[in-house]
Amino acid sequence: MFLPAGSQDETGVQIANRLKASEIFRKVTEKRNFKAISTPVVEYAHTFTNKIAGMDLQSMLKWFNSEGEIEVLRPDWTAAVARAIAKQHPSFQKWAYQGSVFRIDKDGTESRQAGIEIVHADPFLGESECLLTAVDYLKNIDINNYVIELGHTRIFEQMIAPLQLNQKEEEALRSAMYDKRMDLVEDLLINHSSEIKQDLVSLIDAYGGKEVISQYEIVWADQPELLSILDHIRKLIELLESTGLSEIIVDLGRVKNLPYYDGIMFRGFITKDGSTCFSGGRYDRLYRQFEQETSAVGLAFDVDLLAQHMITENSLSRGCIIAAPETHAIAEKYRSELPEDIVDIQYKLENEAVYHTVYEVIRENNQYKVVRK
Ligand SMILES: N[C@@H](Cc1c[nH]c[nH+]1)C(=O)O
Repeated sequence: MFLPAGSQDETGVQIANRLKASEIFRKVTEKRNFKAISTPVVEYAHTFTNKIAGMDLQSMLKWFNSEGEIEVLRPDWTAAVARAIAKQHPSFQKWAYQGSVFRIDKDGTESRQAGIEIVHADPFLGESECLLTAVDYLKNIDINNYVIELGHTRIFEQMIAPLQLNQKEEEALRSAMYDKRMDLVEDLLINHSSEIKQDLVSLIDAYGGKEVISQYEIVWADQPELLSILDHIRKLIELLESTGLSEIIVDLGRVKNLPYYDGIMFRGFITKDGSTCFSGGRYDRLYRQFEQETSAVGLAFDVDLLAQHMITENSLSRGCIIAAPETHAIAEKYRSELPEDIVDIQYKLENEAVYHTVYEVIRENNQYKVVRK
């Protein structure tokens, strides 16, 4: 039997790590006073495809319900949580969630996320708490080699504003920027001002340490809005640095990967292979569909990826009790006397090398007892 493309079975260590990652996420977020939230796996497509959320229906797993409305398997937690809490009193809230998202444009159709959303908070406080929660969590699951990247949606948007592109042109350009395709950016802007074109092409390379900010403070000296974005990013970096973190980069040419982002964007990369372990950003505009002007920011971890990178420590001692059908109950009783160990029962010892200790059930003076072999 085969599986559809994008679906995967999971076994052993990957499951153990994923469950451990989930449990630690629950503990870390609970201690930071996040409240747990869960939304159903099946939702109306509209929650994600409405004009403000702006997600692409094509990448969703969908069907028509009996009333002819399109339903989907949850493609995104952020829009679902916004729908769920929209009617609540607009006071400072911190939400944490865990579960799958389903998208056909990803490597695997199903991916498991653990995420946080902070709404109605002071913007800087919300962003700092998101990033510091990420740092706290990664430390707790022993992932220590990663890089945090900061970007901002409005840099690209402000730079292309004079070009007055239509939505399709803007999307094509954004996608070329996202893929850092300088050739494509040049092609797409062939009929436009060469100055803006050149600025955008240079922006693709505007990533690195804090020095990139200083460099662009000079380039954008007469553009107060861009300067204030740089200042904002610098403050976040300084905060992270003062908690002892050093691996932080900025990518001024970064564009949004989700349509609802509007403001700061964050990503976390595992140093070893560059894979993205978390991603998030500010999305105040998502709440405008509920006629709310507010502050909203969050991020989500790719738990499958974290599980792959977690170190598996098998500190438990492994034992095996050799028994027979008639002594199986004796072995079972002895097993309960070894609560700290991983204990197998076998009738014929196989794979001896994996066990630290092997026991056997023997008969002595008409009585059974378990002894070390
Ligand atoms: N929902 C985003 C992550 C996020 C959470 N909050 C804000 N952004 C994603 O799937 O990438």
